[in-house]
Amino acid sequence: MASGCCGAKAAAGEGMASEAYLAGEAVLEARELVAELCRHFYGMGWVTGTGGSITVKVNDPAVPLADRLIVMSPSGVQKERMVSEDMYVMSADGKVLSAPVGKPWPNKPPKCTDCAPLFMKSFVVFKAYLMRGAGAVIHSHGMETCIATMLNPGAKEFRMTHMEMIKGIKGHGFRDELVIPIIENTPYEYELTDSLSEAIAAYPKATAVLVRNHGIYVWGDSWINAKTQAECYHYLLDAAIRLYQLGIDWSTPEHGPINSAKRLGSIMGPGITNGCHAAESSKCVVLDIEGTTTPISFVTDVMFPYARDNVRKHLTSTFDSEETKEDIKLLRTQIEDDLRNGISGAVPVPPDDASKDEVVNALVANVESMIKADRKITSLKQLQGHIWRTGFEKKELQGVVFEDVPEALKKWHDSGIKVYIYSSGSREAQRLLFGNTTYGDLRKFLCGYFDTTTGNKRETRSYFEISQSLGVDSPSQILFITDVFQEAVAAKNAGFEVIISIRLGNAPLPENHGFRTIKSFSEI
Ligand SMILES: CSCCC(=O)C(=O)COP(=O)(O)O
Ligand SMILES: [Mg+2]
Ligand SMILES: [Zn+2]
Repeated sequence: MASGCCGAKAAAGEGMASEAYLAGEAVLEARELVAELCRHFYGMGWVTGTGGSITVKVNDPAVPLADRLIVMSPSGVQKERMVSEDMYVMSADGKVLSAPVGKPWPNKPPKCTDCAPLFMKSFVVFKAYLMRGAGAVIHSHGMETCIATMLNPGAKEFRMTHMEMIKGIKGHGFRDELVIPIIENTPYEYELTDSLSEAIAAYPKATAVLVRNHGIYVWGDSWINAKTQAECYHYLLDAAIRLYQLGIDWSTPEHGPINSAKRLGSIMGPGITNGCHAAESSKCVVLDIEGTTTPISFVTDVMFPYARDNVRKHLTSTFDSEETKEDIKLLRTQIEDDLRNGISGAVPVPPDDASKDEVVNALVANVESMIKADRKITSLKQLQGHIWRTGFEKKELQGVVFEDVPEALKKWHDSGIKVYIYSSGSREAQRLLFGNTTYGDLRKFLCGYFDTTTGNKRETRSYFEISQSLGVDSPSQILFITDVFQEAVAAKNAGFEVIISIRLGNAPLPENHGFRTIKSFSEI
């Protein structure tokens, strides 16, 4: 074995390792080992098409692991033809100490990574060396490591339990749950560095990170541990793909059948290991706003007064616009209906040829009484939305949501559960509210919006309409959350899963209403 003094020096960043050390037995052994592993892993399908990489620390017991040199396979070359001279040798902090000599055309010039030398220090595998004290890192493009990340495109984790091969993963027994973080792919490998570091930090038990549509990084304290674990990971990911095809759930101890609702939501994803959480067994979540995502007081004490106080100004200043003409037409029809039905507060609106002031006066009187009565009618909601638009644009309004809402929206979104809004507020108003909250723009977590143009929220057929639009196999795959008992009943009668939201300021519920209740989305 070569002496460690020069290796230690080089690794400590004091300068280049001596020629003698670089040409010594320890480095040569590591070079030969990486070349052999390249050829072997090529046969396994892990590094075909020049993809993947293998790095190991030089085995020199005289040098502390953290200071040892690293031997790295070149990037973008045929791994099955690797020989020891093809390897890079690097210091522990990522300086290239020895590079392979290029081969004649048509060979491509060797590359250390797909990143510029400037970035070498932050090259993705160094994170495992620096953060986990690894002795070797294997980066595989094995097909199973790629496809397993595609079973649920929204999942941030792969989870599995009760498989013998889990025992091959450091710190895991047969009954333990294996959790592999999944990060999103990037055009260049060095761009993975930050998300890989975050995943390594967030999952202290992990010895691997999956990269979606790409592959896996596996590390161990020695090349043997890294290789053994890589074999187990490939086996387990392959098993998951086959179990998926067979409809068998690998994420639960009993490995029962995957039910179709669970396929997307539960098999993979953050914290998703069983069906006890309603949102996780649902494909879609539909949320009411007032009393559910947002305090009733914000709607009644801020938004409604804003609309009431600005209705005259809005109608007067936009009277001749197409949008307002449409709003007035809708209001006229509603008011005529209200007058026929003897609705209190309804007053006749003079015909179109009356003066603008007369028409506006009558409309304002009707709108004020509609707002006072909290009518959930399209004509009012449409107009309110247009008035609020000005308020949001002028920053006189800012959307308010309960503090647990942004986190839950993100969690559902990230785990592939689609989230929609169904509110009496117009779709435009919904988008304004969620686009301008005190937590920023939350629309990125939302897949769509439904309002009273789909139907009244207390009518079952509105929920049938929504389930048709969402394209689910069954309405039971939709979880609806609302504060209003009648809405809960209507959704339940359409076959939805329903939870009632209890927030400060909400109206009391009937006794023995029979619905599950929550005080925060964090309970879901
Ligand atoms: C889009 S914010 C305004 C909310 C609103 O106008 C309203 O009537 C709230 O009704 P919800 O169905 O969300 O309870
Ligand atoms: Mg509500
Ligand atoms: Zn790769």
